[in-house]
Amino acid sequence: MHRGWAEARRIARDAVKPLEAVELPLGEALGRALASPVRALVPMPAYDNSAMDGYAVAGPGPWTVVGAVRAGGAPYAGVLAHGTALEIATGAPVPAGTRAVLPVEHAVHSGRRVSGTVASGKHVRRRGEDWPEGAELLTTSTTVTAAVLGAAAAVGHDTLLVHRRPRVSVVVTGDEVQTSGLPRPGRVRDAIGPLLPGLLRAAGAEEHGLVRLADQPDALTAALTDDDADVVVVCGATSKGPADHLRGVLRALLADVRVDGVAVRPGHPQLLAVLPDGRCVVGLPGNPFAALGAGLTLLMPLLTELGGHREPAPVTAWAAEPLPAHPSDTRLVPVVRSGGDVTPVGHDRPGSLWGAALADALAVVPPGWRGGDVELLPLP
Ligand SMILES: Nc1nc2c(c(=O)[nH]1)N[C@H]1C(S)=C(S)[C@@H](COP(=O)(O)OP(=O)(O)OC[C@H]3O[C@@H](n4cnc5c(N)ncnc54)[C@H](O)[C@@H]3O)O[C@H]1N2
Ligand code: MOO
Repeated sequence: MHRGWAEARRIARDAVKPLEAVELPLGEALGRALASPVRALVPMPAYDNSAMDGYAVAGPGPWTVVGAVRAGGAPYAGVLAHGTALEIATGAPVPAGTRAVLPVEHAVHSGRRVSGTVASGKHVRRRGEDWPEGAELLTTSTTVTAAVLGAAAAVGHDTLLVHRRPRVSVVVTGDEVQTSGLPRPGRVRDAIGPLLPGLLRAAGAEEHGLVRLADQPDALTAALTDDDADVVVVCGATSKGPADHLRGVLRALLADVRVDGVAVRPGHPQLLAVLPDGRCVVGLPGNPFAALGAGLTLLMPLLTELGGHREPAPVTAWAAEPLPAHPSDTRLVPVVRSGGDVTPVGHDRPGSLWGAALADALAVVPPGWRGGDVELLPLP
């Protein structure tokens, strides 16, 4: 039975749990999901310091300059006395007794004395004013971005506890599929093998290997059996023709088929199954645009969940032109974005990736849709 588009995606997410946690140096954690919260190991700022290059001043001015302190230099020993000032660099520790920091461009110099106007407390960053020690800065499941790495380093972390990335094997089937050069009559260039690594990377997964098989059940059985990836993606062989062996092979392997077809165009023959040992199999239709649509429908949510990532918030946009709705199925339509609007690009037959290659996203057009906002699946 074909599942509805949203239902199929929910089943894919619910089919798995996040993979185990690994502790990695910051430099290796980018793109993974946090397996535990990031807490501040130190307060921020860690000590009272100057927000400006200028003078730390004590009491009312004018002030006699009694020394200088640079960021990274030795802090000023002792308490700054009333009527004195310390030349200070941005980020350098302010001594006890500091009333404020007078920015250098506001200071009037007269020999060893400076004067100027500055409100009490101005330009001093107090210890812990951004967050106290122990504060939970980022929750579990946050995807590690460049900014997350910087924030984690700033509060003292050298490593992060993150989920292991899903390993994905790819099996491209088809007697007619060739991997290089101009396709001869009766042959077709593999368009799915080259498309998948980008999709896997965008989902935070890693490609574990790619094999190409003729349309032959024993070879497919062996490929699904002799494999230690978390997910096997089989391209082609999802339909009902004499060369389409995936369903029969899954039955023989006693797989639990969770999704057997999705009410979506293109991509309706896609499927999701769980093998007895817990590994998942995702079947992508052979038509390349259908394979892309199915990759975004079932494979992406599955990998997002396995990697421990939060479900991304839906992105919506206004359809500036009518999008072709189907009476009973969801349609995935390549669109370009401009401001808050989307416009279809056409060239979107199931066998053609031209439209998708021109597009920024696939618009999710619900059955019977009559205009308005649509959800977008960004194209990686
Ligand atoms: N009787 C029915 N026939 C078909 C149905 C159906 O419901 N009933 N569905 C059609 C739809 S929709 C799709 S999509 C395809 C799915 O077929 P398969 O997943 O079994 O894939 P193949 O039959 O092997 O190939 C379909 C098509 O795609 C070309 N192909 C295959 N692999 C690649 C590749 N790696 N790169 C580029 N092109 C590829 C292949 O040559 C065929 O033209 O079934 C329909 N039929
Ligand atoms: O739906 Mo097929 O999956 O149209 O190409």
